[in-house]
Amino acid sequence: MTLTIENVSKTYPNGTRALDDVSLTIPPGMFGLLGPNGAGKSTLMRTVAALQEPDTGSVHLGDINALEEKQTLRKRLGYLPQEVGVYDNVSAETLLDHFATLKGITDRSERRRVVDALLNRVNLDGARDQNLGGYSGGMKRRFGIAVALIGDPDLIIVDEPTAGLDPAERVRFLNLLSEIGEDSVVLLSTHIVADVRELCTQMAIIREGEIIFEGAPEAAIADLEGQIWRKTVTKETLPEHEETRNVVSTKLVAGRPVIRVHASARPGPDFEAADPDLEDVYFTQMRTGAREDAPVVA
Ligand SMILES: Nc1ncnc2c1ncn2[C@@H]1O[C@H](COP(=O)(O)OP(=O)(O)OP(=O)(O)O)[C@@H](O)[C@H]1O
Repeated sequence: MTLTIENVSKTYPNGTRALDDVSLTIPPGMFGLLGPNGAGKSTLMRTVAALQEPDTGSVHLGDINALEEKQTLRKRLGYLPQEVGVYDNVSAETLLDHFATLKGITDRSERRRVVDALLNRVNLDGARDQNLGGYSGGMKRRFGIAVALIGDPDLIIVDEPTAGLDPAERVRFLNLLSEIGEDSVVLLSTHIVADVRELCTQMAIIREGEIIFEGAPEAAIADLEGQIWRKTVTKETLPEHEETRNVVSTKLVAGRPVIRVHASARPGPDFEAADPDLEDVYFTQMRTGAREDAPVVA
């Protein structure tokens, strides 16, 4: 089943154009939607989940018209929003059972089977009786995934899933996501490049409501082969480098700025060739008015 988003635009009443003619074709598997804060990711996620109307455009999951057949879509959808609102004084098992009922699993013994299997899958077996108020951020996220997986959805939407997780919980959570069936469309929205690199076979980059890149992370990285150059500079010469070259990113290494530059030929004698990575892809795409090739300055 494929998710097809066509020409979706949305302007909020205050005049913010959150989505500007967005079109994406998303096959089964893990698809990463990458963009900075405020780029329009949540707006797009909520639109696809039929929680919010776009001004124009259409969304189809297979042959389901998501904007017109909302109930049909919701039966096939698992949605993990940015903020998982949970009831603090209820146990995981009780709340999951409740959501399973809402999702239409009315048979009690079937529900019990589904709840058991999901708690097991997200590794919350041991904490099933615990009230959700006592859960860590990572446990709440995993609980959210269990909720999203009820009823074997064809479309799973996960909005900013690793924000605020410590490294161990993050790895556990990403592993869990990667185990989700390859038959479903999993749409992962994030501003963390590493989440996409580790999980997604296809991706798009959104900036100010517009899709500025769509493709496979591996291919995008390969396209930059031989075009990323690294140099350790000083704080004093950093502005000059930024002015004269396509500086993709700057990182402090042991207190000194190390710049990465995008250029088709070595930009100067002190530059060394660097292996491109997905961050280079992201920052190259994000640069407004980036010149493909800065003049070679020694
Ligand atoms: N209900 C709303 N009313 C007015 N403006 C909104 C509303 N919701 C979002 N926006 C604005 O629309 C733009 C896109 O917001 P959105 O939340 O979709 O972005 P995002 O990429 O998910 O960002 P974040 O990662 O910060 O959640 C932002 O400028 C935001 O301030």
